[in-house]
Amino acid sequence: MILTVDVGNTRIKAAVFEGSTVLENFVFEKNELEKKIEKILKKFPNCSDLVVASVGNVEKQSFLAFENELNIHFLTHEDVYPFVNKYATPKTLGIDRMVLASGATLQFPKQNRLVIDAGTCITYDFIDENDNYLGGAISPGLRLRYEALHNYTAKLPLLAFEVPELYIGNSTAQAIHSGVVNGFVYEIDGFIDEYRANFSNFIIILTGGDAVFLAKRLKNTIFANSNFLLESLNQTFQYKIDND
Ligand SMILES: Nc1ncnc2c1ncn2[C@@H]1O[C@H](COP(=O)(O)OP(=O)(O)OP(=O)(O)O)[C@@H](O)[C@H]1O
Ligand SMILES: CC(C)(CO)[C@@H](O)C(=O)NCCC(=O)O
Ligand SMILES: [K+]
Repeated sequence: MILTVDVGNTRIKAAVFEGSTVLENFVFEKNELEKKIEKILKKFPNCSDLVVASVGNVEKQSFLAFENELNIHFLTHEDVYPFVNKYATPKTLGIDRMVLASGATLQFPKQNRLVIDAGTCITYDFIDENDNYLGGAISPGLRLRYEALHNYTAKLPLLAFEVPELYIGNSTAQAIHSGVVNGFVYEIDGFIDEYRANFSNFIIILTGGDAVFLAKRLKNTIFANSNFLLESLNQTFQYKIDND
């Protein structure tokens, strides 16, 4: 049994795996980390390994309290990954993006893959059919867009996410919802169109906190898997065991 932990920019997500099956999912805040992990391990005492991908400010030390109970694997740039990293600055590539790229490479062999993670940031990661990781894009996520409009202007309120009625927003609130939500959807559809125009034999994986909402609104129909990062963590760990 494996406990996978994804320390994102905003929150932490975790899942217990038996082989490739998810037994249970968890979401919690960073200040609850130790308590929650303790609780999970009490419920699943057969967990033998804890695998962490962190892009947040949570370091390996935070997990050392559990060292006596199970093996801790804190993924770094030095681990083995199933793709060739062609990023010009491989050491600054986010570990979450490396794990997503691993999962895509292992789950969908011999094809062009685009992973879109709609979380705090939207990240686009492209791995070609020869398993070269080429890079992609980073842009502000849905919640971040609402917050940025409020934080960097004098007059714009902080609104909670709402599906806009029209693209012509007829009030301040509707204009913000249209700009944020429609802009978010148009951006992603635009990127997908661009990749589709340039590559064939092509799969798109959509994940992250906003994936389910997004999947329903994209002009391009693609399948959303909110658990893709945690599944990829589990697979990256298996790959590491087999190839180290
Ligand atoms: N309870 C919640 N807290 C924060 N964001 C949420 C919540 N529920 C849904 N969301 C949506 O999820 C998005 C954040 O995604 P996610 O939870 O994947 O981010 P994260 O934990 O920071 O992870 P990452 O850094 O990997 O993106 C926000 O844009 C927001 O619209
Ligand atoms: C882009 C984020 C913030 C998305 O979580 C993360 O992957 C990260 O901190 N990346 C480092 C920069 C890069 O990937 O090039
Ligand atoms: K993300």
